[in-house]
Amino acid sequence: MIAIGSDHAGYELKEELKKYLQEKGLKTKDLGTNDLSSVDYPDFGRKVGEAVINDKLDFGIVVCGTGIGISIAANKVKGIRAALVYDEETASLAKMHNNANVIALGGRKTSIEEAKKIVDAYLSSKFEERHQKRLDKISVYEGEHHE
Ligand SMILES: O=C(CO)[C@H](O)[C@H](O)[C@H](O)COP(=O)(O)O
Repeated sequence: MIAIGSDHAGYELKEELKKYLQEKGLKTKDLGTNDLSSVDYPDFGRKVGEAVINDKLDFGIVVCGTGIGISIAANKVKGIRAALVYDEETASLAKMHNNANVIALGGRKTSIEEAKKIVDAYLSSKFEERHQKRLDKISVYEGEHHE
């Protein structure tokens, strides 16, 4: 299952991506927002991050205006590696090198057609184990600063 969330600036793209994922036969858990009224992206970045970790979901997708703020917010959840992705290459590398468990997109920067290609690139990519030692360093550091 895929957790998906956005603020108002990412709402329309979130809805389109939710439909796209469902058409591909993938299950989604929509954590809001649920309309275009102004909300705060940290709330939704956190909700998606916590769902991925606590509910052991496959991964998360977060969308705000640029993808920047909501990726920062999601990364504050221990265990989350949220990557702002803006084309197919960054989406693939986010998985291959960073084992990103959340991808962030910009609703005001990325078209739905491009976003679909980005999600497909992420879905079709595989983590390269040789990078694990680097992720372990992040985990250690994260643990030090969350005690
Ligand atoms: O784009 C953003 C900065 O990271 C955020 O994602 C928000 O979507 C944006 O700040 C919302 O801006 P608004 O002017 O309040 O619509």
